[in-house]
Parts: sequence; C-alpha cells; structure tokens
Amino acid sequence: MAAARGARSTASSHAAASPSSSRGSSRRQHHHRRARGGDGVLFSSTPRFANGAEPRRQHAGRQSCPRRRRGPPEALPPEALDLNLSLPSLGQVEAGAAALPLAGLAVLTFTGAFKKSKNLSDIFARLLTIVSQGYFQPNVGGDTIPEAEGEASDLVGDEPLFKALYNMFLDSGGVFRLSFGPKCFLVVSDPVVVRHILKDNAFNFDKGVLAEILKPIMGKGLIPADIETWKVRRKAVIPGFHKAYLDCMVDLFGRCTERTVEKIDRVCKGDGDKTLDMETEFLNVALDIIGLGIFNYDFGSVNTESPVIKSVYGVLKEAEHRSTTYIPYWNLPFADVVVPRQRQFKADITIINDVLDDLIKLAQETQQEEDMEALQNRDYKNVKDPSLLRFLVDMRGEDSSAKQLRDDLMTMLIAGHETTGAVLTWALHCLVENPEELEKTVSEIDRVLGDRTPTFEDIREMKQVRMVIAESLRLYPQPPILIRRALAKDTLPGGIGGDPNGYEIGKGTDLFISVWNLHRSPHIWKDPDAFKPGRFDEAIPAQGPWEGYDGKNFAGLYPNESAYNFAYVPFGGGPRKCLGDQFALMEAVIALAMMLRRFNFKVKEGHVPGMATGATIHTAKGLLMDISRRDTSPSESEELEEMVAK
Ligand code: HEM
Repeated sequence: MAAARGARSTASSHAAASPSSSRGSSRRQHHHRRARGGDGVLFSSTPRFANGAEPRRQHAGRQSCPRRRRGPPEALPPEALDLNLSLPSLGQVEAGAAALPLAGLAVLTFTGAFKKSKNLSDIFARLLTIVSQGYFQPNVGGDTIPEAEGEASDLVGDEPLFKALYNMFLDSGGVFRLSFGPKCFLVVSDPVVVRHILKDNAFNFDKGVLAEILKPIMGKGLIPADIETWKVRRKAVIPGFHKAYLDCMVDLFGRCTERTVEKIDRVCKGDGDKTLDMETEFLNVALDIIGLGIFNYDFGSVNTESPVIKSVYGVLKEAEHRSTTYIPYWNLPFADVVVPRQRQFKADITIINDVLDDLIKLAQETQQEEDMEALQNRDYKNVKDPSLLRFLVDMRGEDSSAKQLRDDLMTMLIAGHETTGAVLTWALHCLVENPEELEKTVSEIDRVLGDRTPTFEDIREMKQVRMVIAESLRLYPQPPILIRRALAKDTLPGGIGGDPNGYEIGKGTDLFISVWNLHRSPHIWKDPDAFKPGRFDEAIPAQGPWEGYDGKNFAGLYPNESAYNFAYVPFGGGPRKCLGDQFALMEAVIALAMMLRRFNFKVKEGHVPGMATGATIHTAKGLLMDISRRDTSPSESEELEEMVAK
C-alpha cells in the first residue's frame, strides 16, 4: 500500500505540474508509458496483474484522496484555476451562502481558464460547470471519487467520445467523475461496479438522460420506459422471442441476406466499379430483417430507397444528434416549427408512425386470440405472418393500446437495426484486417455450410463464426456506453483497485457505463486491442473482488455477462438486458457466413474507415470494400438461368 500511495502522490504532483495546454498529450504519454509496461515514473514500483497489465492507483479510503478533490473554496489548490473539473461542489453548500464565493470563483476561474484553455468553448464549458454544479447538479458522489482531467473539447473533438473516456479511465480508474459543460457524470469501467448497477441494485437506476432523449421517439417503449411500465411490457414482449419464432427467423435471415448476396453478385458481374460501402449494405439487410421479423413490413431497403426508409434513417440520426448535444433545444416551444432540423424530424416520425399505426390496425382487425402455449407452438411453416406484432396482438389477455404497441415496435426497430448492422460492419473489418482468422472462418463456413441455406444446426456447428461475432462485440460494443441515473442514494462498490469503502452517490447521479473501457480494460484482457476470437477459451485470473473467468463456463453458444462476471456485457445484463440478443446473434452469424462464402473482401486501397460516435459505433467514412466473387464457376441459379435462356 505504501508503494501505491507513493505512486499516487507522484502521479498527483506530476499532473499538477503539467501545463494545461499540453495536458492531453501528457496524459497520452502516461498511457503509452504504462501500456508499454515501461518503467516510467508513474508506476515504477507497482505490481502487475497476472495478465501482464498494471493495476491502477489504489484508493485506500477517504484519507487517500485522488489527485483532484472537492473542498471548500478557500482550500482550492492553485491548479484548480486551471480546470473546471477541479472546482468545489457547491451542491453541499446552501445556495444563498454560495452565491458570493460562486461569483468570485467564476471570475477567478474565467481568468485562469482564459489564460490556459485551449479554446473558447472550453472556457464556456467551465463556466457552465461552475454555474450549474451549485444549483442544478445533484451530489454526484462523495469526496473519494477521482476527478478526470480534461477539457470539454477533448470530448467533442476529433476523437469519438468513448475513446476520450478510455484515456481518462487509464488515468483515473474504474470509477471517476467527469464534468462536461453543464453536465456531470460518473464514468464506470469496472466489472464489479457494473454488476452492481446493472444487476444487484438494478432497480435503483433508470435510463436518465437517455430516456429524456428517446421519449419523443420511443414513447413508453422498453428502453426509455419508467420502471412500472417497463415491468408490464417486458413481461408481455419477452415470450414473443420463443424457440419456434427464432427457428422461423433463421429462415428469414437467410432469405433477406440472399437479396444482398444477389445484389453484390450483380455488381461483381457488371462492368463498373466493384467497390461497395459494406456498412450501408449491412445496415440495409438489418433494416429489412427487423421490419419483417418484428412487424411483417418489407422495407426492401437492399434494392430501393423509399420515403419510409429515408425517414427511419432521419429519425435514427436525430436520436444520435440529441444524445450528443449540450442543450435540449428541441424541448423549447415551437422548436418543431421553427428549427428546420426539428421540422424534418417531425415529418420523419409522422411517416414512420403512420406506417406502424396501419400495421397495428391491420393486425388488430385480424386478431385471432390464443393462449400463450398455443401461440408458442404455432406451426410457423404454415403461418403467413410470423412477426412479433402478430404474437403480441394475438396473445390472450394482452390488451395493450395501439399507442403502446407502436412504442414497442419503434423501440425494437431502432434497438435492433443499427446495432446488428454495426456488428456485421466491424466483424467484416476485423476479419479482413486479420487474414489468418479470415481463412479459418471461411474454411469453417465452406465445411459446414457448403451451398445450403443456413439452418439453426449450422449455427451450432460454426463456432469460429460465432466467436468472430462475439469478439467483434467485445472490441466494438454497440452501444459503447450505457446510461443510467440513480433513483436514490447508493454506495457503489470500489471495484478492482478502487476504494474498499466504495463510493457514495446521491439521488439523481448520472452514470456512463463505458462498455468500451470494460471490454478493452488492460486489467482484465490480455492484448485488449487485439482481435482474437479464440480468447473466449482462455481463463482469466481473478483480480481483487472480480472473480475472473474460467475459460469454459458459458453454457449457451456465446460467451455472456454471467460467465465473465460482467467484464463482458455486449447485451447489458440484469433485468434490462437486451431481449433481442439471440435474434441478433443468429442474424449476424448467418449474414456474415453467407457473405463470406460467396465473396472476397478487401478494404479499398487508401481507405481508412475511421470511427464516429453515435448510438452505435459507426465508421467515419463508410467501409469501402473491393469485392470479387470467390467461386467463379456458375452457381446453381445461374446454370438454371442459362438453361432457361437456351
Ligand atoms: C447485435 C445487436 C444488438 C446489440 C449489440 C444490442 C445491445 C443491447 C444492449 C447493450 C442493451 C441494454 C441497454 C441498457 O442496459 O441500457 C439492449 C437493450 C435492448 N435491446 Fe438490444 N441489442 C441488439 C439487438 C437487438 C434486437 C435485434 C432487438 C429486437 C429485436 C433488441 C431489442 C432491445 C430492447 C427492446 C432492449 C431494452 C430491454 C429492456 O430495457 O428491457 N436489441 N440491447
């Protein structure tokens, strides 16, 4: 502990000494020093974890304060003027008494900020933080919670938000506080703390900021729903994803992917450019699948671009815009009339709502009430409409309003479309960048699938393809950040290397669970940034209060949060875990396998896809791939075509 304390004070004085203008780069240098495992000043005497990673600074209770602490205004260290993040929380002080010091502080801070800050928006963000922290922010945690260093511009700059948070995690640990303009969050990147929030004390947290953003789009759908509504709807929706339905979906996944295969085939056979943006292609196939599987509507987006599809993409874009914008201006009166972007959003959502309303009306008019058992044993081969909507409408005793059904469908349309499209995009990218894994994957597909339409049994047999999807989800979790708000005060566990007394948080505390950080934590994963689908067979030793992973204890076909004790949470965990996980995993395996057995993919020369923050991780510039057919001999359908032509 003495060594750890020494290391901490070294880190602290080092940070205080670094000029703010070079803070970003100095932080990165720390990170590189540690990532190399070099003997940098910071952690020269700290022990390493069994996987070779170094533990982060220990926080040994309230006395061993982190680098930055909150305190009364007169106790401000000189560097406090340097950064909004280090200013005292006036939330603990009576508002009236705080007014004067606040004004004085604002002037001082403004002067300090003006001298040292990178740009004007950072100064503005600092001022917003100072003003808002006293009056609008709840108590976002006790004194022992480390404060992250950084500027607001670090978070909205060139790098995606989740990457900026990764550097802060390496510096500040598995739980840290981050002030960002008028907002203040706790960022959580530790499996023990994540399990507490998602599972052990799950009902003390709702979706907070996310619910505020999504309510105008999803209403009372499962994602933003308040807990009471959620309990009723979750119970109603979950039986819809029963085995017979999922079996039937396997067939649908094959049929929809075949459209894309045929489209790419046409491109390959044509005289023109053989380059396609595979991100767009995967998003299209995922949209067609979710439309047919959830409400029996064929978007046909692989081959057309209808106004409905444009509206779906418009609404998705707006949801993302709202989640990354400082001020919720769309709530202002008449914003949807005056602001062009909001006008467009209103038009888009009206188009989708109309389509959904028509589908719901039709389903209700043709309702055939049955009890749950009969519905789950339907002979799906002979059912014209196997969709989830049909199930929800036909289930006896399930009298949901048309509005509630619409909210549910809209939620699943959004939750299940981009996520799966993104997983496929990054899985293909990872494979193309790792030729050995690609070869292994393609030979498995050839051996198991041959030329058949995939079945559920095939999925079982294609372990390498399944692990490719699982590993892509580790490296590129969709979404990379989960959002929660505390409904009552709570004590979070300290987690790996954190304060053993835990961290107190107040009612209303906003939390970011960084799945990106968790999935790339050097405290847990060996070579965290490397793409290694075989890693799920390897044990990981316990680290402090985290129990580790025994290398073989996932019961189903895919590794999951239980097996990994919440170090791997691609679908969340606890009561609000994704209910489309099996649907999505089967879809991804089938779509990837069907593409890879037909085509060779190569990233277009000179093209760098990049990454962008959104509800999911997008590429910044698409995933441009040069494509050629793998098998040049004519396929069965071509031979048939030729015979017919003769
Ligand atoms: C690879 C694709 C997918 C990924 C990575 C994914 C991921 C997630 C995650 C991480 C959550 C938890 C969010 C949180 O705790 O805040 C979630 C929730 C949810 N997902 Fe998925 N999802 C995928 C596909 C789907 C599909 C296909 C559907 C529907 C057909 C779906 C429907 C939902 C719903 C309704 C929720 C909210 C559950 C609740 O709050 O009770 N997801 N998803």
